[in-house]
Amino acid sequence: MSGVVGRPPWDHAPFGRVVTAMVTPFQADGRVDLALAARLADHLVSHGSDGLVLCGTTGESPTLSWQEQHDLFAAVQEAVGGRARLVAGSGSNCTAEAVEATQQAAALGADGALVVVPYYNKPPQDGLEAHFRAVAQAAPELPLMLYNIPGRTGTSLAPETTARLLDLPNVVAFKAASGSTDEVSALRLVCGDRLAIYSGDDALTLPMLAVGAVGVVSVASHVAGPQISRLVQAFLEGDLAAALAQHEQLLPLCRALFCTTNPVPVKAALELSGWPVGAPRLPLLSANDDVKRRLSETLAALRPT
Ligand SMILES: O=C(O)C1=N[C@H](C(=O)O)C[C@H](O)C1
Repeated sequence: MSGVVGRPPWDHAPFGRVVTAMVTPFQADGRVDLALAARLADHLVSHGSDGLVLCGTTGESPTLSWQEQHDLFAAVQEAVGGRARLVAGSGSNCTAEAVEATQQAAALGADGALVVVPYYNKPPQDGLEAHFRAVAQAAPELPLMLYNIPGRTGTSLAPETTARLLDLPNVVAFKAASGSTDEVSALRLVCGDRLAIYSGDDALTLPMLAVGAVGVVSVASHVAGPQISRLVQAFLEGDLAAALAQHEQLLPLCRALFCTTNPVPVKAALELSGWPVGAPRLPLLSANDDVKRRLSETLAALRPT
């Protein structure tokens, strides 16, 4: 028996409901494998992804040149442009660089840009506000997803700072990757329905939906896209029993994919699934045998026999 849980704030998902933060495939010689990236993008869009983030954390943006990011975006856009929302990673801890990259994303025809909170230099909240204001005003037609992941950046964008940025019409979305559903609730208290909040943590997608998230920027959707899509759709239709069952079926995989630094496990999971996406670039290393074994077991458990 499905009880309708109401509609707002789940009505507005500017980048779709399931947005895969796509890995960047590398050839054996270390170059970006643009052809495989195009094929993988097509597969993801055909298996549950409404949108793709290119050159996010999972796409190994820290070790990609801006030219490689440009070329990757263009190759994926040619393959799936018009079938999925394409969000380009354009963040940097240097405001001038983030402005330039975001303007590039707009020029490439991206549907949005993922702008990570500046990392390492730890700006105070007024610095963070100035940073995002400069980026947003530099590309006023490009919808932006602010990306808060303090476990990686060492800095957290306070909900009150985010609320102050909402006078910028292109600040439309937020990716919550602080590891807590409290972040979603705190944002909604000050932003209300004016911000589309996405789960940035596959294992927390259902609880985050329950407190107001509209969708997920997912890693697990590389190898379980239909299941992630079914989870979100079941929730939106008010079928909480089905959403919970799907959540519990996916949980072992979600945990395995973050048993060590993302994207190491997801690249191994793709290799185990027949996608030769290659090793991550140093300083990340390929998954060890224990991680591969755990992934192999969780993938087998997901697949219908
Ligand atoms: O690539 C991303 O963007 C994501 N980064 C987070 C991380 O790697 O910690 C996880 C998120 O779901 C996707």
